[in-house]
Amino acid sequence: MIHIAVDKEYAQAAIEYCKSSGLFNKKYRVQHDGSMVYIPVIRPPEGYKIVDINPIENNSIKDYNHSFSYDIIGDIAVIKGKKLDEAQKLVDIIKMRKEIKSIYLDSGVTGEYRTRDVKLLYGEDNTGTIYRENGIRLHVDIKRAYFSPRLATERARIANEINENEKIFDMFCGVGPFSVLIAHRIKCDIIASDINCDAIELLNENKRLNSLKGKIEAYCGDSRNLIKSFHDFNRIIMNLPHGAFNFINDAINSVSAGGIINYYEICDYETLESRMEYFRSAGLEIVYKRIVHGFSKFKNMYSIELKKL
Ligand SMILES: C[S@@+](CC[C@H](N)C(=O)[O-])C[C@H]1O[C@@H](n2cnc3c(N)ncnc32)[C@H](O)[C@@H]1O
Repeated sequence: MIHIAVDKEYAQAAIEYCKSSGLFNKKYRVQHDGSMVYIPVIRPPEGYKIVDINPIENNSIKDYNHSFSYDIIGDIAVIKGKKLDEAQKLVDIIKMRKEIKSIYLDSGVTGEYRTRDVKLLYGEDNTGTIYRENGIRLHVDIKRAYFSPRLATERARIANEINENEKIFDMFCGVGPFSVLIAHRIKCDIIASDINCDAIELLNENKRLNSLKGKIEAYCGDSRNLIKSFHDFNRIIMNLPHGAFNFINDAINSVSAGGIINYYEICDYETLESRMEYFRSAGLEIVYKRIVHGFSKFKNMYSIELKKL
């Protein structure tokens, strides 16, 4: 039975969203497991982690004993964190969903381009699809360029914060989920860069797929070199969770006083504390900090909003 998995901290908002959008499955109970909450849904909303677990009917108490997770990206299902034989067993369950044309096993994100090593388990071998999120459409290719639907809520949160005419640098833009959503919602000037030219090709397509109020100039290249040519950004988005810290000084130099850096990092608590110390010593105010999602036993993905003083 399909549930969405959310951190305890965000469960109330997610339950309210599922109820108000008619997706909440009233026949079953919301379940808890440590810091995670599992919300039963009739069909899964995009952008949430989906798990198949045994449901608990209202008025009965049963423990669930089996779980697995996968992401739906357009008409593709991506199974994660499973060995091939275990994943094969899940295919029969997932393929019952009518919208799914292909099922892939994802062995993880690797290399500088952060691309996925995927193996086809079922259906057409077509890693490209159209994914809908927060009112925009994105042409995504799960093999050619990084994309994850799990940041949908975070992207909507950032897009809501942007003021008209902001000058923004999306340093590690991928296929453009941040840039396209922001430019769809508000008049602004965005420079977007990615070292993977396939990502930039898809971003340029995504500019054409959506109606945009803002302007996006997309560049293929190392953002460390590009940033030297641009200054006085009102906002810099740094979504490179395993490497953003290596670029923080370049970002500090290019953001204007009072400007914002949206910084993402996957790290443990000790590293997070040392980053906070560094940010303060470098003249940044920590405006906001939250866990976007868990990553491993000791590591989380953090979203940190920094203001240059
Ligand atoms: C985690 S992905 C984020 C993509 C996008 N922001 C999103 O939310 O889907 C990081 C991206 O940074 C790109 N990248 C890695 N090193 C880079 C560099 N030095 N300059 C520009 N882009 C880089 C990778 O190719 C990858 O697409």
